[in-house]
Amino acid sequence: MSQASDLADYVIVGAGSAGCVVANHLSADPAIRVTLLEAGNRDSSPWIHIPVGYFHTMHNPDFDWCYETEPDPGLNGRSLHWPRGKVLGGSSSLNGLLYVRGQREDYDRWAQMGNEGWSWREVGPLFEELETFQRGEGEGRGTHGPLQVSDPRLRRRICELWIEAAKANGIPYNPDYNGPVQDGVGHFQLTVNKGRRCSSAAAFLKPIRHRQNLDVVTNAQVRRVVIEDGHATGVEIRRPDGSHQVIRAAREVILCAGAIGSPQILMLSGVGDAEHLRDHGIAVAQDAPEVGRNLQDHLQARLVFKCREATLNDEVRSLMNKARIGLEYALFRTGPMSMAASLVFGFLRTRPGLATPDIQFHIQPWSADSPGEGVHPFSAFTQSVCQLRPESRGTITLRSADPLVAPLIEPNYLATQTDRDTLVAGIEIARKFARTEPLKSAISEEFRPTADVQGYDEVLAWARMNSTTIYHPTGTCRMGADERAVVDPRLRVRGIRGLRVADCSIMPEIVSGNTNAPAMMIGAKLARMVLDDRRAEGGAGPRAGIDKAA
Ligand SMILES: Cc1cc2nc3c(=O)[nH]c(=O)nc-3n(C[C@H](O)[C@H](O)[C@H](O)COP(=O)(O)OP(=O)(O)OC[C@H]3O[C@@H](n4cnc5c(N)ncnc54)[C@H](O)[C@@H]3O)c2cc1C
Repeated sequence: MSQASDLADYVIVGAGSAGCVVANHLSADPAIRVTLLEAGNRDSSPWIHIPVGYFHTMHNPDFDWCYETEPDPGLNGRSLHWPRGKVLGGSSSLNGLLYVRGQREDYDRWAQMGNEGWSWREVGPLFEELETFQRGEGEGRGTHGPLQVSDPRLRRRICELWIEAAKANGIPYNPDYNGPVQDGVGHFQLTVNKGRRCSSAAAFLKPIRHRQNLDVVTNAQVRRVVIEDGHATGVEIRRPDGSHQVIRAAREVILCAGAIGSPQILMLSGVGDAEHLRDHGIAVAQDAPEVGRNLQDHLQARLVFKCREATLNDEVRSLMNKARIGLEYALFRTGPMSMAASLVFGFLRTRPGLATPDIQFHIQPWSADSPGEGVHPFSAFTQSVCQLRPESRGTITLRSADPLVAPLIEPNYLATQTDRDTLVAGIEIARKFARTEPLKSAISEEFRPTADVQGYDEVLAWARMNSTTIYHPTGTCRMGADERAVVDPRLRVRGIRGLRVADCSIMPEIVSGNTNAPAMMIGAKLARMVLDDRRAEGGAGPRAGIDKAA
Protein backbone atom coordinates (compact mmCIF):
# COMPACT_ATOMS: atom_id res chain seq x y z
CA MET A 1 0.00 0.00 0.00
CA SER A 2 1.24 3.45 -0.76
CA GLN A 3 1.18 5.78 2.24
CA ALA A 4 -2.08 7.71 2.23
CA SER A 5 -1.82 11.44 2.72
CA ASP A 6 -3.90 12.51 5.68
CA LEU A 7 -6.04 15.09 3.90
CA ALA A 8 -7.92 15.34 0.63
CA ASP A 9 -10.83 17.40 -0.64
CA TYR A 10 -12.77 14.30 -1.58
CA VAL A 11 -12.18 10.84 -0.16
CA ILE A 12 -13.64 8.08 -2.33
CA VAL A 13 -14.15 4.68 -0.74
CA GLY A 14 -13.92 1.77 -3.20
CA ALA A 15 -12.15 1.68 -6.57
CA GLY A 16 -14.84 -0.34 -8.35
CA SER A 17 -17.02 0.29 -11.38
CA ALA A 18 -18.38 3.56 -9.99
CA GLY A 19 -15.44 4.64 -7.82
CA CYS A 20 -12.87 4.75 -10.64
CA VAL A 21 -15.18 6.96 -12.72
CA VAL A 22 -15.71 9.33 -9.79
CA ALA A 23 -11.95 9.55 -9.16
CA ASN A 24 -11.30 10.23 -12.84
CA HIS A 25 -13.85 13.01 -13.13
CA LEU A 26 -13.14 14.81 -9.85
CA SER A 27 -9.36 14.75 -10.27
CA ALA A 28 -9.65 16.22 -13.79
CA ASP A 29 -9.42 19.58 -12.03
CA PRO A 30 -5.82 19.87 -10.71
CA ALA A 31 -7.08 22.10 -7.90
CA ILE A 32 -9.10 19.24 -6.39
CA ARG A 33 -7.22 16.76 -4.20
CA VAL A 34 -8.73 13.29 -4.42
CA THR A 35 -7.91 10.18 -2.42
CA LEU A 36 -9.26 6.86 -3.69
CA LEU A 37 -9.19 4.05 -1.12
CA GLU A 38 -9.46 0.40 -2.09
CA ALA A 39 -9.56 -2.55 0.30
CA GLY A 40 -8.14 -4.91 -2.32
CA ASN A 41 -4.88 -5.07 -4.18
CA ARG A 42 -3.58 -3.64 -7.44
CA ASP A 43 -4.90 -5.30 -10.59
CA SER A 44 -1.51 -6.67 -11.62
CA SER A 45 -2.51 -10.32 -12.06
CA PRO A 46 -2.68 -11.31 -15.75
CA TRP A 47 -5.86 -13.29 -14.96
CA ILE A 48 -7.72 -10.02 -14.48
CA HIS A 49 -6.90 -8.83 -17.98
CA ILE A 50 -7.52 -12.08 -19.86
CA PRO A 51 -11.29 -12.12 -20.46
CA VAL A 52 -11.83 -15.74 -19.47
CA GLY A 53 -9.75 -15.15 -16.32
CA TYR A 54 -12.97 -14.80 -14.31
CA PHE A 55 -12.89 -18.57 -13.95
CA HIS A 56 -9.68 -18.07 -11.95
CA THR A 57 -10.45 -14.85 -10.06
CA MET A 58 -14.02 -15.61 -8.99
CA HIS A 59 -14.14 -17.39 -5.58
CA ASN A 60 -10.45 -16.59 -5.11
CA PRO A 61 -9.89 -14.53 -1.93
CA ASP A 62 -6.97 -12.73 -3.59
CA PHE A 63 -9.55 -10.90 -5.75
CA ASP A 64 -12.99 -11.70 -4.37
CA TRP A 65 -14.71 -10.84 -1.07
CA CYS A 66 -16.20 -14.36 -1.29
CA TYR A 67 -19.50 -13.50 0.41
CA GLU A 68 -22.04 -16.19 1.27
CA THR A 69 -25.75 -15.52 1.60
CA GLU A 70 -27.77 -16.79 4.51
CA PRO A 71 -29.87 -19.91 3.82
CA ASP A 72 -32.67 -18.57 1.63
CA PRO A 73 -36.26 -19.79 2.15
CA GLY A 74 -37.04 -19.20 -1.55
CA LEU A 75 -34.22 -21.54 -2.53
CA ASN A 76 -35.17 -24.35 -0.15
CA GLY A 77 -32.75 -23.03 2.43
CA ARG A 78 -29.71 -22.99 0.14
CA SER A 79 -26.90 -20.45 0.62
CA LEU A 80 -25.24 -18.96 -2.44
CA HIS A 81 -21.72 -17.76 -3.15
CA TRP A 82 -21.85 -14.04 -3.87
CA PRO A 83 -18.56 -13.01 -5.51
CA ARG A 84 -17.65 -9.28 -5.39
CA GLY A 85 -14.43 -7.78 -6.71
CA LYS A 86 -11.83 -6.86 -4.09
CA VAL A 87 -9.15 -5.32 -6.27
CA LEU A 88 -8.67 -2.16 -8.33
CA GLY A 89 -11.63 -2.10 -10.70
CA GLY A 90 -13.83 -3.85 -8.13
CA SER A 91 -16.36 -6.21 -9.64
CA SER A 92 -15.57 -4.90 -13.14
CA SER A 93 -12.20 -6.65 -12.77
CA LEU A 94 -13.75 -10.09 -12.37
CA ASN A 95 -17.14 -9.81 -14.02
CA GLY A 96 -18.48 -11.51 -17.14
CA LEU A 97 -17.62 -8.49 -19.40
CA LEU A 98 -21.14 -8.05 -20.78
CA TYR A 99 -21.93 -4.43 -21.60
CA VAL A 100 -25.61 -3.72 -20.98
CA ARG A 101 -27.18 -0.35 -20.20
CA GLY A 102 -30.64 -1.55 -19.23
CA GLN A 103 -33.94 -0.22 -20.53
CA ARG A 104 -34.53 3.47 -21.05
CA GLU A 105 -37.77 2.97 -19.14
CA ASP A 106 -35.77 1.92 -16.03
CA TYR A 107 -34.33 5.39 -15.67
CA ASP A 108 -37.59 7.10 -16.59
CA ARG A 109 -39.20 5.10 -13.78
CA TRP A 110 -36.50 6.29 -11.33
CA ALA A 111 -37.32 9.87 -12.37
CA GLN A 112 -41.07 9.26 -12.02
CA MET A 113 -40.41 8.10 -8.44
CA GLY A 114 -39.21 11.64 -7.71
CA ASN A 115 -35.54 11.26 -8.57
CA GLU A 116 -35.08 14.44 -10.49
CA GLY A 117 -32.24 14.33 -13.01
CA TRP A 118 -32.26 10.56 -13.54
CA SER A 119 -34.55 10.18 -16.58
CA TRP A 120 -33.15 8.51 -19.70
CA ARG A 121 -33.00 11.89 -21.39
CA GLU A 122 -30.63 13.00 -18.65
CA VAL A 123 -28.54 9.87 -18.06
CA GLY A 124 -28.42 8.56 -21.66
CA PRO A 125 -25.75 11.13 -22.62
CA LEU A 126 -23.58 9.98 -19.71
CA PHE A 127 -23.51 6.39 -21.04
CA GLU A 128 -22.60 7.85 -24.39
CA GLU A 129 -19.76 9.98 -23.01
CA LEU A 130 -18.27 7.10 -21.08
CA GLU A 131 -17.87 4.65 -23.97
CA THR A 132 -16.15 4.11 -27.26
CA PHE A 133 -18.32 1.64 -29.12
CA GLN A 134 -15.80 0.06 -31.44
CA ARG A 135 -18.43 -0.78 -34.04
CA GLY A 136 -18.61 3.00 -34.34
CA GLU A 137 -22.24 3.30 -35.24
CA GLY A 138 -25.67 3.39 -33.65
CA GLU A 139 -28.09 5.86 -32.20
CA GLY A 140 -26.93 7.11 -28.83
CA ARG A 141 -23.64 5.24 -28.94
CA GLY A 142 -20.42 6.93 -27.89
CA THR A 143 -17.23 7.10 -29.89
CA HIS A 144 -14.85 9.07 -27.66
CA GLY A 145 -15.10 7.67 -24.13
CA PRO A 146 -12.43 5.72 -22.22
CA LEU A 147 -14.53 2.56 -21.81
CA GLN A 148 -13.94 0.31 -24.81
CA VAL A 149 -17.00 -1.66 -25.89
CA SER A 150 -16.55 -4.24 -28.62
CA ASP A 151 -18.33 -7.06 -30.39
CA PRO A 152 -17.27 -10.59 -29.42
CA ARG A 153 -14.36 -12.26 -31.20
CA LEU A 154 -15.81 -15.70 -30.60
CA ARG A 155 -18.90 -17.34 -32.03
CA ARG A 156 -20.03 -20.89 -31.56
CA ARG A 157 -22.53 -22.80 -33.69
CA ILE A 158 -24.75 -23.93 -30.83
CA CYS A 159 -25.38 -20.30 -29.86
CA GLU A 160 -26.16 -19.37 -33.45
CA LEU A 161 -28.65 -22.24 -33.57
CA TRP A 162 -30.27 -20.83 -30.42
CA ILE A 163 -30.72 -17.48 -32.18
CA GLU A 164 -32.32 -19.24 -35.13
CA ALA A 165 -34.69 -21.17 -32.84
CA ALA A 166 -35.71 -17.95 -31.11
CA LYS A 167 -36.29 -16.31 -34.48
CA ALA A 168 -38.42 -19.28 -35.54
CA ASN A 169 -40.54 -18.47 -32.47
CA GLY A 170 -41.08 -14.93 -33.71
CA ILE A 171 -38.34 -13.14 -31.73
CA PRO A 172 -36.50 -10.59 -33.89
CA TYR A 173 -32.72 -10.34 -34.24
CA ASN A 174 -31.52 -7.14 -32.57
CA PRO A 175 -28.06 -5.89 -33.63
CA ASP A 176 -27.88 -3.35 -30.77
CA TYR A 177 -29.81 -4.01 -27.57
CA ASN A 178 -28.11 -0.90 -26.09
CA GLY A 179 -29.78 1.19 -28.77
CA PRO A 180 -33.35 2.48 -28.72
CA VAL A 181 -34.97 -0.98 -28.45
CA GLN A 182 -33.83 -3.73 -26.11
CA ASP A 183 -36.18 -6.49 -27.33
CA GLY A 184 -34.86 -9.41 -29.32
CA VAL A 185 -31.98 -11.83 -29.57
CA GLY A 186 -28.40 -11.37 -30.75
CA HIS A 187 -24.78 -11.13 -29.69
CA PHE A 188 -23.61 -9.50 -26.48
CA GLN A 189 -21.36 -6.42 -26.55
CA LEU A 190 -18.32 -6.62 -24.30
CA THR A 191 -16.11 -4.39 -22.17
CA VAL A 192 -13.12 -5.78 -24.02
CA ASN A 193 -10.40 -3.90 -25.86
CA LYS A 194 -8.37 -5.82 -28.45
CA GLY A 195 -8.96 -9.07 -26.61
CA ARG A 196 -8.24 -7.68 -23.12
CA ARG A 197 -10.65 -6.82 -20.30
CA CYS A 198 -11.54 -3.16 -20.11
CA SER A 199 -12.35 -2.83 -16.41
CA SER A 200 -13.27 0.45 -14.79
CA ALA A 201 -9.69 0.66 -13.52
CA ALA A 202 -8.25 0.02 -17.00
CA ALA A 203 -10.55 2.61 -18.58
CA PHE A 204 -10.71 5.37 -15.98
CA LEU A 205 -7.75 4.96 -13.63
CA LYS A 206 -4.77 3.66 -15.57
CA PRO A 207 -4.62 6.62 -17.99
CA ILE A 208 -4.62 9.19 -15.17
CA ARG A 209 -2.34 7.63 -12.58
CA HIS A 210 0.20 10.40 -13.19
CA ARG A 211 -2.10 13.08 -11.79
CA GLN A 212 -0.41 14.73 -8.83
CA ASN A 213 -3.72 15.52 -7.19
CA LEU A 214 -4.90 11.89 -7.17
CA ASP A 215 -3.81 9.50 -4.45
CA VAL A 216 -4.79 5.86 -5.07
CA VAL A 217 -4.31 3.72 -1.99
CA THR A 218 -4.74 -0.05 -2.14
CA ASN A 219 -4.97 -2.52 0.75
CA ALA A 220 -6.84 0.17 2.65
CA GLN A 221 -10.05 -1.18 4.11
CA VAL A 222 -12.31 1.55 5.41
CA ARG A 223 -13.64 0.68 8.88
CA ARG A 224 -16.00 3.61 9.25
CA VAL A 225 -16.75 7.15 8.23
CA VAL A 226 -15.78 9.64 10.92
CA ILE A 227 -18.91 11.66 11.70
CA GLU A 228 -18.65 14.73 13.95
CA ASP A 229 -21.79 16.69 14.83
CA GLY A 230 -23.66 15.26 11.85
CA HIS A 231 -20.80 16.03 9.44
CA ALA A 232 -18.63 13.41 7.70
CA THR A 233 -15.09 14.64 8.23
CA GLY A 234 -13.09 11.66 7.03
CA VAL A 235 -12.66 7.90 7.20
CA GLU A 236 -10.71 5.49 9.33
CA ILE A 237 -8.77 2.87 7.39
CA ARG A 238 -7.12 -0.34 8.41
CA ARG A 239 -3.60 -0.79 7.12
CA PRO A 240 -2.20 -4.24 6.22
CA ASP A 241 -0.14 -4.33 9.43
CA GLY A 242 -3.37 -3.95 11.43
CA SER A 243 -2.78 -0.31 12.39
CA HIS A 244 -5.37 2.38 11.72
CA GLN A 245 -5.16 5.77 10.05
CA VAL A 246 -7.70 8.58 9.73
CA ILE A 247 -7.87 10.36 6.39
CA ARG A 248 -9.71 13.62 6.53
CA ALA A 249 -11.95 14.95 3.80
CA ALA A 250 -11.97 18.73 3.55
CA ARG A 251 -15.17 18.60 1.49
CA GLU A 252 -16.86 15.20 1.16
CA VAL A 253 -16.61 11.47 1.69
CA ILE A 254 -18.06 9.47 -1.21
CA LEU A 255 -18.90 5.80 -0.65
CA CYS A 256 -18.49 3.65 -3.77
CA ALA A 257 -18.03 0.37 -1.90
CA GLY A 258 -20.84 -1.45 -3.70
CA ALA A 259 -24.22 -2.83 -2.70
CA ILE A 260 -22.77 -4.82 0.20
CA GLY A 261 -19.84 -2.62 1.25
CA SER A 262 -21.60 0.75 1.27
CA PRO A 263 -24.49 -0.16 3.60
CA GLN A 264 -22.07 -2.05 5.85
CA ILE A 265 -19.81 1.00 6.17
CA LEU A 266 -22.82 3.28 6.81
CA MET A 267 -24.04 1.03 9.61
CA LEU A 268 -20.57 0.74 11.14
CA SER A 269 -20.46 4.55 11.10
CA GLY A 270 -23.73 4.90 13.00
CA VAL A 271 -26.04 5.49 10.03
CA GLY A 272 -28.76 2.85 9.95
CA ASP A 273 -31.69 1.44 11.82
CA ALA A 274 -31.15 2.81 15.35
CA GLU A 275 -32.30 -0.32 17.14
CA HIS A 276 -30.13 -2.57 14.98
CA LEU A 277 -27.10 -0.34 15.59
CA ARG A 278 -27.67 -0.29 19.35
CA ASP A 279 -27.93 -4.11 19.32
CA HIS A 280 -24.34 -4.06 18.07
CA GLY A 281 -23.17 -1.38 20.47
CA ILE A 282 -22.75 1.26 17.75
CA ALA A 283 -23.49 4.89 18.63
CA VAL A 284 -26.26 6.24 16.40
CA ALA A 285 -25.33 9.23 14.25
CA GLN A 286 -28.49 9.09 12.14
CA ASP A 287 -31.51 6.81 12.42
CA ALA A 288 -31.87 5.61 8.82
CA PRO A 289 -34.03 2.48 8.91
CA GLU A 290 -33.71 1.74 5.21
CA VAL A 291 -29.95 1.29 5.11
CA GLY A 292 -29.37 -2.29 3.94
CA ARG A 293 -33.01 -2.80 2.94
CA ASN A 294 -34.44 -2.91 -0.59
CA LEU A 295 -31.81 -5.49 -1.68
CA GLN A 296 -32.55 -6.73 -5.20
CA ASP A 297 -30.72 -9.25 -7.34
CA HIS A 298 -31.23 -11.14 -10.58
CA LEU A 299 -31.76 -14.84 -9.97
CA GLN A 300 -30.76 -17.07 -12.87
CA ALA A 301 -32.09 -20.52 -13.71
CA ARG A 302 -29.41 -22.37 -15.66
CA LEU A 303 -30.85 -24.97 -18.03
CA VAL A 304 -28.34 -27.45 -19.46
CA PHE A 305 -28.92 -29.42 -22.66
CA LYS A 306 -26.71 -32.29 -23.81
CA CYS A 307 -25.72 -31.94 -27.46
CA ARG A 308 -25.10 -34.22 -30.40
CA GLU A 309 -22.28 -31.99 -31.58
CA ALA A 310 -19.14 -30.72 -29.86
CA THR A 311 -19.40 -27.65 -27.64
CA LEU A 312 -16.80 -25.73 -25.69
CA ASN A 313 -16.89 -28.51 -23.07
CA ASP A 314 -15.14 -30.70 -25.64
CA GLU A 315 -12.77 -28.02 -26.86
CA VAL A 316 -11.14 -27.59 -23.45
CA ARG A 317 -10.95 -31.28 -22.53
CA SER A 318 -7.45 -32.31 -23.61
CA LEU A 319 -4.15 -30.73 -22.60
CA MET A 320 -3.25 -30.42 -26.27
CA ASN A 321 -6.40 -28.41 -26.97
CA LYS A 322 -5.78 -26.20 -23.95
CA ALA A 323 -2.28 -25.48 -25.25
CA ARG A 324 -3.69 -24.65 -28.69
CA ILE A 325 -6.25 -22.29 -27.12
CA GLY A 326 -3.51 -20.61 -25.08
CA LEU A 327 -1.36 -20.18 -28.15
CA GLU A 328 -4.21 -18.72 -30.17
CA TYR A 329 -4.85 -16.17 -27.47
CA ALA A 330 -1.16 -15.33 -27.08
CA LEU A 331 -0.74 -14.82 -30.82
CA PHE A 332 -4.03 -13.25 -31.87
CA ARG A 333 -6.03 -12.43 -28.70
CA THR A 334 -8.85 -14.56 -30.11
CA GLY A 335 -10.42 -17.92 -29.34
CA PRO A 336 -12.02 -19.23 -26.12
CA MET A 337 -9.70 -17.21 -23.86
CA SER A 338 -11.19 -14.02 -25.30
CA MET A 339 -14.67 -15.23 -24.34
CA ALA A 340 -17.06 -13.30 -22.13
CA ALA A 341 -19.37 -15.13 -19.72
CA SER A 342 -22.02 -15.50 -22.44
CA LEU A 343 -22.06 -15.12 -26.21
CA VAL A 344 -25.68 -14.54 -27.03
CA PHE A 345 -28.50 -12.61 -25.34
CA GLY A 346 -32.26 -12.60 -25.41
CA PHE A 347 -34.53 -9.89 -24.01
CA LEU A 348 -38.06 -11.25 -24.07
CA ARG A 349 -41.54 -10.90 -22.61
CA THR A 350 -43.22 -13.75 -20.76
CA ARG A 351 -46.75 -12.50 -21.42
CA PRO A 352 -48.65 -10.10 -23.62
CA GLY A 353 -49.35 -6.62 -22.31
CA LEU A 354 -45.89 -5.98 -20.89
CA ALA A 355 -44.45 -2.64 -21.98
CA THR A 356 -40.87 -3.95 -22.09
CA PRO A 357 -39.02 -7.29 -21.80
CA ASP A 358 -39.26 -8.92 -18.37
CA ILE A 359 -36.71 -11.73 -18.84
CA GLN A 360 -33.13 -11.94 -20.07
CA PHE A 361 -31.35 -14.93 -21.56
CA HIS A 362 -27.59 -15.56 -21.35
CA ILE A 363 -26.52 -18.31 -23.76
CA GLN A 364 -23.23 -20.10 -23.16
CA PRO A 365 -21.61 -22.73 -25.42
CA TRP A 366 -20.53 -24.69 -22.34
CA SER A 367 -22.02 -26.11 -19.17
CA ALA A 368 -20.92 -26.72 -15.58
CA ASP A 369 -22.45 -27.64 -12.25
CA SER A 370 -22.05 -23.99 -11.34
CA PRO A 371 -20.27 -21.03 -12.96
CA GLY A 372 -16.63 -20.99 -11.93
CA GLU A 373 -16.42 -24.79 -11.66
CA GLY A 374 -14.99 -27.16 -14.27
CA VAL A 375 -17.09 -27.87 -17.36
CA HIS A 376 -19.12 -31.07 -17.73
CA PRO A 377 -17.36 -34.08 -19.29
CA PHE A 378 -19.89 -34.25 -22.14
CA SER A 379 -21.07 -32.01 -24.98
CA ALA A 380 -23.63 -29.52 -23.67
CA PHE A 381 -24.66 -25.87 -23.59
CA THR A 382 -26.48 -23.59 -21.18
CA GLN A 383 -29.53 -21.39 -21.45
CA SER A 384 -29.58 -19.10 -18.43
CA VAL A 385 -32.78 -17.16 -17.87
CA CYS A 386 -33.47 -14.48 -15.28
CA GLN A 387 -36.33 -12.17 -14.40
CA LEU A 388 -35.33 -8.57 -15.08
CA ARG A 389 -37.36 -6.68 -12.46
CA PRO A 390 -37.92 -8.89 -9.42
CA GLU A 391 -40.39 -7.67 -6.79
CA SER A 392 -38.72 -9.61 -3.95
CA ARG A 393 -36.67 -7.53 -1.55
CA GLY A 394 -33.91 -8.72 0.76
CA THR A 395 -31.65 -7.16 3.37
CA ILE A 396 -28.05 -6.57 4.37
CA THR A 397 -27.58 -6.30 8.14
CA LEU A 398 -24.60 -6.38 10.46
CA ARG A 399 -23.46 -9.72 11.76
CA SER A 400 -20.96 -7.94 13.97
CA ALA A 401 -19.65 -4.46 14.75
CA ASP A 402 -16.25 -5.73 13.60
CA PRO A 403 -15.61 -4.27 10.10
CA LEU A 404 -13.65 -7.37 9.16
CA VAL A 405 -16.69 -9.61 9.61
CA ALA A 406 -18.91 -9.94 6.52
CA PRO A 407 -22.48 -8.70 6.95
CA LEU A 408 -25.55 -10.93 6.85
CA ILE A 409 -26.94 -11.17 3.32
CA GLU A 410 -30.57 -12.28 3.01
CA PRO A 411 -31.67 -11.98 -0.64
CA ASN A 412 -35.20 -13.36 -0.09
CA TYR A 413 -35.49 -14.72 -3.63
CA LEU A 414 -38.79 -15.75 -5.24
CA ALA A 415 -40.83 -14.22 -2.44
CA THR A 416 -43.67 -12.97 -4.66
CA GLN A 417 -46.06 -14.71 -7.03
CA THR A 418 -44.97 -12.53 -9.96
CA ASP A 419 -41.33 -13.50 -9.42
CA ARG A 420 -42.17 -17.20 -9.29
CA ASP A 421 -44.48 -17.00 -12.31
CA THR A 422 -41.94 -15.07 -14.37
CA LEU A 423 -39.08 -17.46 -13.68
CA VAL A 424 -41.23 -20.52 -14.44
CA ALA A 425 -42.46 -18.87 -17.66
CA GLY A 426 -38.86 -18.09 -18.63
CA ILE A 427 -37.83 -21.71 -18.08
CA GLU A 428 -40.70 -22.90 -20.26
CA ILE A 429 -39.66 -20.50 -23.03
CA ALA A 430 -36.11 -21.89 -22.87
CA ARG A 431 -37.47 -25.42 -23.23
CA LYS A 432 -39.68 -24.34 -26.12
CA PHE A 433 -36.64 -22.95 -27.95
CA ALA A 434 -34.78 -26.22 -27.30
CA ARG A 435 -37.62 -28.07 -29.00
CA THR A 436 -37.56 -25.79 -32.05
CA GLU A 437 -35.47 -26.41 -35.17
CA PRO A 438 -32.67 -25.92 -35.99
CA LEU A 439 -31.67 -26.16 -32.31
CA LYS A 440 -33.76 -29.27 -31.66
CA SER A 441 -31.65 -31.50 -33.92
CA ALA A 442 -28.45 -30.45 -32.15
CA ILE A 443 -29.80 -31.46 -28.72
CA SER A 444 -29.67 -35.06 -27.54
CA GLU A 445 -31.18 -34.67 -24.08
CA GLU A 446 -32.69 -32.18 -21.66
CA PHE A 447 -30.18 -32.59 -18.83
CA ARG A 448 -31.18 -29.90 -16.30
CA PRO A 449 -34.05 -30.01 -15.77
CA THR A 450 -34.75 -33.46 -17.16
CA ALA A 451 -37.65 -33.76 -19.57
CA ASP A 452 -39.86 -35.45 -16.94
CA VAL A 453 -39.92 -32.26 -14.83
CA GLN A 454 -43.32 -31.02 -15.97
CA GLY A 455 -45.99 -28.59 -14.81
CA TYR A 456 -45.77 -25.37 -12.79
CA ASP A 457 -45.12 -26.94 -9.39
CA GLU A 458 -42.37 -29.29 -10.56
CA VAL A 459 -40.63 -26.61 -12.58
CA LEU A 460 -40.77 -24.16 -9.67
CA ALA A 461 -39.44 -26.83 -7.30
CA TRP A 462 -36.55 -27.44 -9.71
CA ALA A 463 -35.88 -23.69 -9.94
CA ARG A 464 -35.78 -23.36 -6.16
CA MET A 465 -33.23 -26.20 -5.95
CA ASN A 466 -31.04 -25.04 -8.82
CA SER A 467 -31.19 -21.30 -9.44
CA THR A 468 -28.32 -19.04 -8.48
CA THR A 469 -27.32 -15.39 -8.51
CA ILE A 470 -26.22 -13.67 -11.70
CA TYR A 471 -24.24 -11.28 -9.48
CA HIS A 472 -26.30 -8.09 -9.56
CA PRO A 473 -27.00 -7.02 -5.95
CA THR A 474 -28.38 -3.48 -5.89
CA GLY A 475 -30.64 -1.09 -3.99
CA THR A 476 -29.34 -1.23 -0.40
CA CYS A 477 -28.80 2.55 -0.03
CA ARG A 478 -31.95 3.48 -1.90
CA MET A 479 -32.11 6.85 -3.65
CA GLY A 480 -35.41 8.69 -3.29
CA ALA A 481 -37.12 12.00 -2.78
CA ASP A 482 -38.96 10.68 0.28
CA GLU A 483 -37.78 11.05 3.86
CA ARG A 484 -37.07 7.33 4.34
CA ALA A 485 -34.71 7.07 1.37
CA VAL A 486 -31.05 6.61 2.33
CA VAL A 487 -29.76 9.14 -0.20
CA ASP A 488 -31.55 11.99 -1.95
CA PRO A 489 -31.50 12.35 -5.74
CA ARG A 490 -28.16 14.18 -5.47
CA LEU A 491 -26.87 11.08 -3.69
CA ARG A 492 -26.39 12.89 -0.35
CA VAL A 493 -26.91 10.71 2.72
CA ARG A 494 -29.95 12.08 4.53
CA GLY A 495 -29.15 13.64 7.87
CA ILE A 496 -25.35 13.67 7.42
CA ARG A 497 -23.50 16.53 5.77
CA GLY A 498 -20.53 15.85 3.50
CA LEU A 499 -21.39 12.22 2.77
CA ARG A 500 -22.64 10.70 -0.49
CA VAL A 501 -23.06 7.22 -1.93
CA ALA A 502 -22.53 6.38 -5.60
CA ASP A 503 -22.62 2.75 -6.71
CA CYS A 504 -25.19 0.02 -7.40
CA SER A 505 -26.59 0.41 -3.90
CA ILE A 506 -28.39 3.65 -4.77
CA MET A 507 -30.65 2.10 -7.42
CA PRO A 508 -34.25 2.50 -6.24
CA GLU A 509 -35.18 -0.38 -8.56
CA ILE A 510 -32.78 -2.75 -10.22
CA VAL A 511 -32.16 -2.03 -13.89
CA SER A 512 -33.42 -4.43 -16.55
CA GLY A 513 -30.03 -5.86 -17.44
CA ASN A 514 -26.50 -6.34 -16.15
CA THR A 515 -25.27 -3.73 -13.72
CA ASN A 516 -21.67 -2.75 -14.58
CA ALA A 517 -22.44 -0.02 -17.14
CA PRO A 518 -25.19 1.50 -14.92
CA ALA A 519 -22.73 1.61 -11.98
CA MET A 520 -20.28 3.56 -14.13
CA MET A 521 -23.05 5.92 -15.22
CA ILE A 522 -23.96 6.47 -11.54
CA GLY A 523 -20.32 7.39 -10.87
CA ALA A 524 -20.34 9.90 -13.73
CA LYS A 525 -23.63 11.40 -12.56
CA LEU A 526 -22.34 11.77 -9.01
CA ALA A 527 -19.19 13.54 -10.19
CA ARG A 528 -21.23 15.94 -12.25
CA MET A 529 -23.45 16.80 -9.29
CA VAL A 530 -20.49 17.22 -6.92
CA LEU A 531 -18.78 19.59 -9.33
CA ASP A 532 -21.99 21.50 -9.99
CA ASP A 533 -22.54 21.90 -6.23
CA ARG A 534 -18.92 22.98 -5.80
CA ARG A 535 -19.31 25.59 -8.46
CA ALA A 536 -22.55 26.83 -6.93
CA GLU A 537 -20.79 27.14 -3.56
CA GLY A 538 -18.03 29.17 -5.18
CA GLY A 539 -15.31 26.48 -5.19
CA ALA A 540 -15.15 26.76 -8.95
CA GLY A 541 -13.37 24.51 -11.39
CA PRO A 542 -13.99 23.12 -14.85
CA ARG A 543 -17.00 20.95 -15.48
CA ALA A 544 -16.37 17.22 -15.09
CA GLY A 545 -14.55 15.96 -18.12
CA ILE A 546 -13.16 12.59 -18.97
CA ASP A 547 -9.40 12.42 -19.31
CA LYS A 548 -8.88 9.83 -22.00
CA ALA A 549 -5.65 10.67 -23.65
CA ALA A 550 -3.53 11.35 -20.57
C1 LIG B 1 -18.69 -12.63 -11.03
C2 LIG B 1 -19.44 -11.42 -11.52
C3 LIG B 1 -19.87 -11.37 -12.84
C4 LIG B 1 -20.56 -10.24 -13.30
N1 LIG B 1 -20.84 -10.13 -14.64
C5 LIG B 1 -21.30 -8.95 -15.11
C6 LIG B 1 -21.37 -8.71 -16.50
O1 LIG B 1 -21.00 -9.55 -17.33
N2 LIG B 1 -21.88 -7.51 -16.92
C7 LIG B 1 -22.29 -6.55 -16.04
O2 LIG B 1 -22.77 -5.51 -16.49
N3 LIG B 1 -22.23 -6.76 -14.72
C8 LIG B 1 -21.70 -7.92 -14.23
N4 LIG B 1 -21.54 -8.08 -12.90
C9 LIG B 1 -22.03 -7.04 -12.00
C10 LIG B 1 -21.19 -5.76 -12.04
O3 LIG B 1 -19.83 -6.05 -12.28
C11 LIG B 1 -21.37 -5.04 -10.71
O4 LIG B 1 -22.74 -4.78 -10.49
C12 LIG B 1 -20.64 -3.69 -10.69
O5 LIG B 1 -19.27 -3.88 -10.98
C13 LIG B 1 -20.80 -3.06 -9.31
O6 LIG B 1 -20.19 -1.81 -9.32
P1 LIG B 1 -20.07 -1.00 -7.95
O7 LIG B 1 -19.28 0.20 -8.28
O8 LIG B 1 -21.41 -0.86 -7.36
O9 LIG B 1 -19.25 -1.97 -6.98
P2 LIG B 1 -17.87 -2.72 -7.17
O10 LIG B 1 -17.41 -2.67 -8.57
O11 LIG B 1 -18.03 -4.06 -6.55
O12 LIG B 1 -16.84 -1.83 -6.35
C14 LIG B 1 -16.82 -1.75 -4.96
C15 LIG B 1 -15.37 -1.56 -4.55
O13 LIG B 1 -15.33 -1.13 -3.20
C16 LIG B 1 -14.31 -1.84 -2.53
N5 LIG B 1 -14.66 -1.87 -1.11
C17 LIG B 1 -15.72 -2.48 -0.52
N6 LIG B 1 -15.70 -2.28 0.80
C18 LIG B 1 -14.63 -1.50 1.06
C19 LIG B 1 -14.08 -0.94 2.24
N7 LIG B 1 -14.63 -1.15 3.46
N8 LIG B 1 -12.95 -0.20 2.15
C20 LIG B 1 -12.35 0.04 0.94
N9 LIG B 1 -12.83 -0.49 -0.21
C21 LIG B 1 -13.96 -1.24 -0.14
C22 LIG B 1 -14.33 -3.21 -3.19
O14 LIG B 1 -13.16 -3.94 -2.94
C23 LIG B 1 -14.55 -2.84 -4.63
O15 LIG B 1 -13.35 -2.60 -5.30
C24 LIG B 1 -20.86 -9.19 -12.41
C25 LIG B 1 -20.43 -9.25 -11.08
C26 LIG B 1 -19.72 -10.33 -10.63
C27 LIG B 1 -19.24 -10.35 -9.20
